[in-house]
Amino acid sequence: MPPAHIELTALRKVYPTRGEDVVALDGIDLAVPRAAIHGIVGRSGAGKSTLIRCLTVLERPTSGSVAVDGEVLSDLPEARLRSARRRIGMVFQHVNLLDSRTVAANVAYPLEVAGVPRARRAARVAELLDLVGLGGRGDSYPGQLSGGQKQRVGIARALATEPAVLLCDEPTSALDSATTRQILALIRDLRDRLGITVLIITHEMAVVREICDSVTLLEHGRVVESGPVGDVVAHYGSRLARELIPVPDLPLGDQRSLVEVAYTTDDVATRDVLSAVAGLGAQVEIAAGTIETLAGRRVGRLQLDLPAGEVDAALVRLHAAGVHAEVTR
Ligand SMILES: Nc1ncnc2c1ncn2[C@@H]1O[C@H](COP(=O)(O)OP(=O)(O)OP(=O)(O)O)[C@@H](O)[C@H]1O
Repeated sequence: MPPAHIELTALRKVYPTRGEDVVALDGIDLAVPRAAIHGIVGRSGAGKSTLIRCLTVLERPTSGSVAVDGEVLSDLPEARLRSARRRIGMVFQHVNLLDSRTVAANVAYPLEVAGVPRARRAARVAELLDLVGLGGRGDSYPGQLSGGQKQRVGIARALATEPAVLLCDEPTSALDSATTRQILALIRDLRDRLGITVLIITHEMAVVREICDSVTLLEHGRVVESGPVGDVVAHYGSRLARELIPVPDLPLGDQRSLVEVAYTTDDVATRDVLSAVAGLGAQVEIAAGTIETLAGRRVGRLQLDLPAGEVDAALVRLHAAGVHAEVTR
């Protein structure tokens, strides 16, 4: 395993409230290697925003630690945190550009705050705008830009101080699907060119499918599943796998059951799965299914609709053929 670039250890955050304390993060362990793109997914309230605030130490964890590049940020005094935070760039869903400033002046802002001299600022801003595909647009105002272009400015601004880590909080949630793909392609390209480590908080599985190397599912402040996307999709019982490669939910007739079949072609060929299914008899229907390649793995999922009384025999036969199968309803 390469050494972790971002490392969270037993991270816990409790918000004291007047009633019961709210445990927003309940012992998070997470290691993200340098130059990886890692997705954090979870329902509303799972603790994603708290995780980001703890990572930048805008909130002090109640216990546990946050380390970036081997430096334990959660122990640093406030004065040293300010410079440590420059190594973490932030990209948000809503870009919050200063409307009265040009695009170039928006990107220059963090450089001004960091005390970079004017001449160096101008050169760096031009370089950053080129990097995000907005070369020549420095004199425009935010009001003249599309949502995707504004997000490009937000990314350029986040990269201004040459951070080693880019934290993206729902970076594409306000964008249409074509623009989402362009912004994700940009983030991947920046990772490839700059070797930056990227953590993306998202509720969109499309983001994980498109660019993440690895993913973590948070629930009630805990890590429920975590790993490389290729491993997650090959793990048959995985909830993340079900969400990454979904099959439609189906209405079910009287006295019928649904059996879900999942396989990767590393384990069994599609034709062998289909012949095992065909051997189950005329009452068994393939009601829905998908076969696709994700993170280099070819994964199939089928929903079989069959008489409830035939489920046990079907499971025995499918398992004997080396196919993972379980009753879902
Ligand atoms: N300042 C706070 N004081 C008290 N409770 C808080 C505070 N911030 C967050 N919480 C609680 O901590 C839990 C995790 O919240 P958090 O905002 O991190 O979740 P989230 O996954 O980011 O959700 P969303 O996607 O809706 O933003 C929730 O139960 C929330 O109500």
